[in-house]
Amino acid sequence: MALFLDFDGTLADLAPRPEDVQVAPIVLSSLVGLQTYLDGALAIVSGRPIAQIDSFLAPLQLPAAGLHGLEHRMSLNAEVLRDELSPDILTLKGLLRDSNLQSKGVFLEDKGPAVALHYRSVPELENDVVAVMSEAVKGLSALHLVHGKMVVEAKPCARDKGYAVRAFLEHAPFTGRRPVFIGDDVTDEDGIAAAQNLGGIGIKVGDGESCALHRLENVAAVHEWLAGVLTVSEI
Ligand SMILES: O=P(O)(O)OC[C@H]1O[C@H](O[C@H]2O[C@H](CO)[C@@H](O)[C@H](O)[C@H]2O)[C@H](O)[C@@H](O)[C@@H]1O
Repeated sequence: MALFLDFDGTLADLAPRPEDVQVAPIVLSSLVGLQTYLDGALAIVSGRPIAQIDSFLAPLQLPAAGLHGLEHRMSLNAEVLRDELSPDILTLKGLLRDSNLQSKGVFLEDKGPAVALHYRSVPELENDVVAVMSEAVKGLSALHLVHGKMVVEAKPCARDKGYAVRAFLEHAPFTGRRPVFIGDDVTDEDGIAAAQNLGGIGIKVGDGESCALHRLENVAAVHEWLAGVLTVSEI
């Protein structure tokens, strides 16, 4: 097995603001155990930058894909590879800063090569956020939108979590292993589909539409599943 784990909503419960997320100690110990059990074939695949994942999991540093596949660290201690910044994303950030959404409580998360507008604290502004983002990306053909949990993100079209999974599987120690992808959000569907199309397993966390053939109820169930893999490996 090669195990690919989403972060927010899968390893850690969602929080009001991106920086408020807490990682339970049991997660860290399971990840350390799984890394050994899987001979290193364990990666985090997140919409966040890899640097943020590292700080949440410190001192553990795992192979990771960040920003929905725009960043990769293919193996332990390898450098983080990043796609070049698209000129379109710089244009978009300018347009979003000129909108009045931030003064109404929408949080603009500048992720470098991607940008997100969070409306978790002002859910009534969802339609406004979607409208502003949709209008702003018109004519910026390098970008597309993904609508996650209380967030609309713009990122280059060429990358997604499916791309990230396929890229890992071309590198040791992932090559030749059966991929398992666990995720909770719309952006995880590409990773789930990639794992299933490659003969592996896709697991959706929580409710909602999904192409996944398997489900786990919530983040606590993910924690139990991870610990269970280790328990079985010890028998
Ligand atoms: O791919 P993921 O690891 O699941 O990351 C997806 C996005 O997660 C973060 O936003 C989400 O989690 C926040 C903290 O719980 C929450 O406040 C927000 O409403 C969620 O959308 C992160 O801020 C984004 O950059 C990630 O793309």
